[in-house]
This record gives sequence, structure tokens and C-alpha cells, in this order.
Amino acid sequence: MPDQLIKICGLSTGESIDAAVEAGATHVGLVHFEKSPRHVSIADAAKLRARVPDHVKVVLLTVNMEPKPTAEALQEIQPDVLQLHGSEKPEWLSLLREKSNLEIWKAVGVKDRASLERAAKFKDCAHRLLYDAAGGALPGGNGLALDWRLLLNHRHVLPWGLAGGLGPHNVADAIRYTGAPLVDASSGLESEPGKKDPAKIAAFCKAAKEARAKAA
Ligand SMILES: O=C(O)c1ccccc1NCC(=O)[C@H](O)[C@H](O)COP(=O)(O)O
Repeated sequence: MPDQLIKICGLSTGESIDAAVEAGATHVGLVHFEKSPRHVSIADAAKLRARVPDHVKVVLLTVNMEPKPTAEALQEIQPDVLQLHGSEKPEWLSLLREKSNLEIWKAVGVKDRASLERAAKFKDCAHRLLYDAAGGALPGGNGLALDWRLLLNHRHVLPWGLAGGLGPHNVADAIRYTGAPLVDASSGLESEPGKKDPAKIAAFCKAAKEARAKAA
């Protein structure tokens, strides 16, 4: 069984990046979306990126960003993964994939079986689907869980990940229940919006790794 993939999202300081790396995260997420309390500028994201060791992948998150600023951000930050968290269309993902060596992830808001099924349209243009809860004040990072029962017996067309309302208290249950190969958390690891708590990051990674080891 492959190792559990763990993404810690919405990191905005060097200390929180170090905490995620130290705890064993496989992916760290940098949110470039001004309305988010976790927003980082392009220049700050590039500095944070430089701090991440090679064995940990850097995920840049954008929301419906135009092609020119996207190209500039990618050039400046050099992420390993681009996570599109808006209403981006498959055609845009195909173009990005054609023009870069990036891994492209598409976040999908899941509220019912139909929304889950519709995500299949990204089959040929995304490398991974990230299922998140639909609704909420922001496109992501709302601390809302989706109904995990929707994922039972779902035929996944791509590698995938589970996000939405995860934290140290429920990540083991999420892995046991859904078999998620990748888990992603943000607001559940904070002491206040936008401020990550290193102890919560460590507890989340430990619980996720232990749950995977028990499932093996
Ligand atoms: O985290 C944000 O503020 C954010 C803002 C805009 C788009 C996406 C955002 N986060 C994306 C993520 O991948 C989060 O980790 C995911 O939505 C889960 O968040 P949470 O429920 O808070 O764990």
C-alpha cells in the first residue's frame, strides 16, 4: 500500500512550513487568493517555496485566475502542483497541462452524487481531483465536511484526495471510512483564521500516518 499523502494547506509563514515538513507532510499548499485569510503574495510565496525541501511538493492554489497572472505566478513561484479551486473549465486545464510540466489538481465542491459524477469531465486534463465540501463563504478553507458516504463505492476516474473540515480529531476516521489516498486540511489546523498551530499540524500528520499504517 502506498504511503499516505498529506497536504497541509494555507501556510503563510516560514515557521508553519517548517512545522508541516517536520511533521511529515508530503505536500504544502500556498493560497494566492486575496479574499482568503491565508493569502500570500507572489513574492512571499516564492520565498516560502524556497524553504521547502525537495521531497515535499509545493502546491499553489488559485481561484479563476486569468492566464497572464497565472503564467507570471508559475514563473515566479515554480510550484510542483497547481491546484485550481474555482470554476475553471477542462479546456483551461488541458492548455495548462500542454504548456507546462506541472501536476494539475482540480478541486471539486461535492454536495451530492451528481456533483461527484460531474467531476469526471476533468478525467483527461487533471492529474488529481480534490473533493471538498461545496458552499461556504470562500471557495475553500471553510472547515466544512462533505458527506463521506458519497465516496463509498464511487468509481474514481483519477487519483484523488479528500478535503473539507478535516483535523486531528477526524482524519483517521476519514481515511478508514473513505480510503482517501491523500488528505488535505487547512482551517482545522489553525488557532485563528490564517494562523497555523504547529501542534495541530503535528497531530494531524501523526493521526493520518497511523491510520494508513493500520489499514495496510
Ligand atoms: O484555504 C483557503 O483560504 C482557500 C481559499 C480559496 C480557495 C481555496 C482555499 N483552500 C483550499 C484548500 O485546499 C483547503 O485545504 C480545503 O478547502 C480544505 O479546507 P478546510 O475545510 O479549512 O480544511
